Amino acid sequence: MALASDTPPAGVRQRIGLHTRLMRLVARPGFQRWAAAFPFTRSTAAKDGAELFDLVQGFVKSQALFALVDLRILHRLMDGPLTSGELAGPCRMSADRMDRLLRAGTAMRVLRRDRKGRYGLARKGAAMVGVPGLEDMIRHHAAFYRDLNDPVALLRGEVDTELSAFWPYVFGADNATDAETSSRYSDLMARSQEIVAADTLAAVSLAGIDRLLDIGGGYGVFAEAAALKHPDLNAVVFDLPAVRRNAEARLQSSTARDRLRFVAGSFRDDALPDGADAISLIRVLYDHQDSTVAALLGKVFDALPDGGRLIVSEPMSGGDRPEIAGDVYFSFYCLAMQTGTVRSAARIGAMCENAGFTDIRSYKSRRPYVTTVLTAVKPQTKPG
Ligand SMILES: C[S@@+](CC[C@H](N)C(=O)[O-])C[C@H]1O[C@@H](n2cnc3c(N)ncnc32)[C@H](O)[C@@H]1O
Repeated sequence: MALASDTPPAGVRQRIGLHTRLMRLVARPGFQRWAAAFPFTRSTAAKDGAELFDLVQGFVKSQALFALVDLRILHRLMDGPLTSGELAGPCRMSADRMDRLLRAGTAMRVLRRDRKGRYGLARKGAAMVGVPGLEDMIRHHAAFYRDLNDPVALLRGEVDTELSAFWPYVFGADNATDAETSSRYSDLMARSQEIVAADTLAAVSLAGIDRLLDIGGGYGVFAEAAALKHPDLNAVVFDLPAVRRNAEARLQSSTARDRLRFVAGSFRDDALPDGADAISLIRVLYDHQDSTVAALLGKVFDALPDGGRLIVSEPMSGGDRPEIAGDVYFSFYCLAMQTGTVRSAARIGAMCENAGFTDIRSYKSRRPYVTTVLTAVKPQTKPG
């Protein structure tokens, strides 16, 4: 196979500015040797080196973490520390191999090793067990990992990805009509939605809202959290018919059930339930391409009264300042799903503006890897 040339295609003129000249200097192997030896640059060189190594080994860390989750090591340690020998048998591997895994977990600070050589949970490991849906998320990464096997082919659009089959609803309601498929994705989403709901409600207040419509609301975790926080709020969850059974079961078990309702339908083909003074789109837009999002935002605008509020909450790109969660993980995840795309708050804001919304505000996220929130308002029409 011929290697692609490093020189730019004909007609592309590169400007070699000061920064590029500096980076060319840093790229020289001799410079790295010099920087490592020179007292003023030594610590920066060492830090850069460590960070580079961390980037290089990232996939090994993820896979070691996957093994810890898949073998339920964290759960097995909930009652106290165990030796590698004690864990080896139930996990059907030699004590030596188990020790290798446990040492990796210790190095990643998920586990800790005591003086007697027993392994127990470290704070991060215990937190992993407590974060709803995190272990399921890690397990379902097996499919994502296979999709990433040839990242260049993935970027070129040459991979028939597994994730596109895992989340079939994004291609339209017809693809998610069976309850088994619906349960699989909604369970995973519902568990992780608890922390998304918490961060969303921490960022924006729904005080003063009488009726919330949560479009693509899944099992209604956000709607329920909103209703529990605001005792006067009624909420309607609007999602595909395939989600109805599980969503209704969940809503019925809530102490706020009298104020929660599920309406089945597709935002592509059906009218939205009316009467809401606020509409939320939680982790909905990034699943869809621009034309679908533009049509949805237009529909949301029409369904709201003057002064009505839109709340968008989902992981976002850093925009002009790319950041790790949005521009690496979620960006490639959307790529593997083959439909949607992760967008920056500025881009979503511009799409809201195109739909007619004003007062667009994005909120500094506590945890960009969980969600970022943006709100917009349907302007009051001027009298007369
Ligand atoms: C990524 S999940 C998010 C669910 C929930 N809001 C959350 O954050 O956990 C996207 C949701 O949008 C729903 N959805 C997808 N296409 C839809 C459509 N055309 N009409 C209504 N809901 C749809 C899916 O069924 C799913 O529940």
